[in-house]
Amino acid sequence: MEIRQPIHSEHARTLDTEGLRRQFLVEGLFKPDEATLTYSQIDRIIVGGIMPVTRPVSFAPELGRHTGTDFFLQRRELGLINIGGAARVLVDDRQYDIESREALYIGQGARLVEFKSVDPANPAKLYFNCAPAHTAYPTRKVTLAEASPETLGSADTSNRRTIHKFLVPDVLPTCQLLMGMTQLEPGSLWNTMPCHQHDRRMEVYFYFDMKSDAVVFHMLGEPTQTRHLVVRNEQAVISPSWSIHSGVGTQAYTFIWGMVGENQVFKDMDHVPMTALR
Ligand SMILES: O=C[C@H](O)[C@@H](O)CC(=O)C(=O)O
Ligand SMILES: [Zn+2]
Repeated sequence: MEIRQPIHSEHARTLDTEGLRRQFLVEGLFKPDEATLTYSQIDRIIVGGIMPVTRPVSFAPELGRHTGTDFFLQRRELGLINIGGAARVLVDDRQYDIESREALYIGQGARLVEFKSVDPANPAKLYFNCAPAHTAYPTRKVTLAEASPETLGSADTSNRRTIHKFLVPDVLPTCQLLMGMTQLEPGSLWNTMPCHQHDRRMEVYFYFDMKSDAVVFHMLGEPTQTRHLVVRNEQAVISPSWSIHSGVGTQAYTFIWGMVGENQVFKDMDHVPMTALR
């Protein structure tokens, strides 16, 4: 597991491209027959990918070294969204079939968790966020239809997009984790502009549905100290509470957002006036 320390906004201002990438970009999320994990000390979120191909994948017992618990999810909850082929997930004594673009919430305390691909030729790709949890809410699958889609933006401003809210209080209870997926319409390139911050929650964006030569210029930083990262397919960006998080692609893309922190009010955002950006 890779550990990332928190970062102060004054430090972030001083970084060059490589420094910014080292702090904020998460690459190489999907490796065959592995679970990859990046632990950010910002709100202690863990960002990862699981791609079972030839055999089932589970969380290694050694992870307990990082969490100081008997097993990985003893004091954590986990949300995943499948962006690959069909998956079969075993959580203790129950099995969940998770198709492409479906989500699974795994409640605190799940001891035996195992991930399999239904068809090795079309492996599952399970992107996940995992956060400290104080109580056990039920494990539950959430389909795309249950994720109350909301279409925002317009073609005029190249930001027509549909937000699917998978893990939000209207759908199911979680301790702190919120997760969803935003899909841009063809020809739309911008997400989350006008942009916002939410000092009360950190956020992680994971970009996918991109061709290998496509990029997203992801904007981060304080509103008056903006920087960008060049992000490619299936890479994630950590956004501290003080940072904006927005992007423009060379073509349409989809991204998964996940948030943890003080509250679960999706609309609790501090909108940044376009005139304030620098
Ligand atoms: O705090 C909320 C998150 O930044 C995202 O939900 C924003 C988003 O998906 C979008 O505007 O396209
Ligand atoms: Zn946000």
